[in-house]
Amino acid sequence: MSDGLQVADVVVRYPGAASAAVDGVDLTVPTGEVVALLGPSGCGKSSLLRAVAGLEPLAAGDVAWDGVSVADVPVHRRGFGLLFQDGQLFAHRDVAGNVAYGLPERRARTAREARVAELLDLVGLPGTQRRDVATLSGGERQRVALARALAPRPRLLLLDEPLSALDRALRERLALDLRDVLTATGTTALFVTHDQDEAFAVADRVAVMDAGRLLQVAAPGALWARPASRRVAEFLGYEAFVDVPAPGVPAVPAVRALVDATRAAGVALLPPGGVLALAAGAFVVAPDGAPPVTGTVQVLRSRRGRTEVVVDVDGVGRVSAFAPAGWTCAPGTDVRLRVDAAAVAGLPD
Ligand SMILES: Nc1ncnc2c1ncn2[C@@H]1O[C@H](COP(=O)(O)OP(=O)(O)OP(=O)(O)O)[C@@H](O)[C@H]1O
Repeated sequence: MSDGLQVADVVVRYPGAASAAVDGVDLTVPTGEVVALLGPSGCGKSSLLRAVAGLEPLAAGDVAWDGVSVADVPVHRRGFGLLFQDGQLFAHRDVAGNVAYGLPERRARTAREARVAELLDLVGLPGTQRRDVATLSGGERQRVALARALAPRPRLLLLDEPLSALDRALRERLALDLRDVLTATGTTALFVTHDQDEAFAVADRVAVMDAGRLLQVAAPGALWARPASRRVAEFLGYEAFVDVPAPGVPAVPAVRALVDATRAAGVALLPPGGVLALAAGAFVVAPDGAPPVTGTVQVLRSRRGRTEVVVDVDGVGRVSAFAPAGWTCAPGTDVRLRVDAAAVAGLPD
């Protein structure tokens, strides 16, 4: 028997809508695994999550836990926890009151207090039991909301963009903390996000969704290395696409260098007729390098301790090359480039 969550051929349709918001999705989340639903705005991520929670009716298909359908089980009986973008804390309760909210009343007070303390330690807010939630920062509020969602030990935690209201730096740190907390508690989770970095930081597997359908489900490393289609690659942030030339057909130097480097590195499948997808950094500025690949510099920008150089490369188009921090030159200059095969993936077509 399958364990964990099984989503089978689920369709969600809103009244009056021309097309289904979720259009025949199959997905499993085995016990202990964290899966991110990643896709552009409006692709149906939240609708799918809400259907799993029981907040949206299924137009077709089934949602099951451990092989038993929960389609007719009301939201509060599914044993699933929910965490939304705005953690929706209860303003009239202090931190401890919020975290203890989902704990059974019948538990002894000391046991409840111990559980609250344990969860506040886990989310990095020890000793905040008596704080008024109105005095918490946005990040602290989401930590309390996470503690509250985890308190009753839900068999599945459903998270809908839980970090998206926070600023970027905080989001990055909290994504790592969230991963640690979910792993430490062995929580099975389905996590909705439109942010690629966040999905990669938090999830064991990432399910890429577009227009109501799942395009690919894979571990972050495998997804990045082998996107199943150009649409997936574009959504992951690959920025240029180059046809692999047929054997014996002459290619411009940049394309030849790309094919040679990826083949040598063994990182990408290169069927003739296939496509190479280039991420930022597929070319690296190499002023003293031997290869005869050049690009014309358009724009320089400093990013996280290194220089990113937007270059036009003959046969490839406009791409972001990496250069060492502090490297500079005037726009319009031709610079030598080498290929970093780690930022190139092979697509079937
Ligand atoms: N309650 C509703 N009634 C009618 N249409 C809806 C409703 N909720 C969502 N939709 C529509 O269903 C589609 C999918 O929406 P959904 O919110 O699931 O997407 P999403 O991927 O989560 O987007 P976002 O990241 O912007 O939240 C969209 O076209 C949206 O307009």
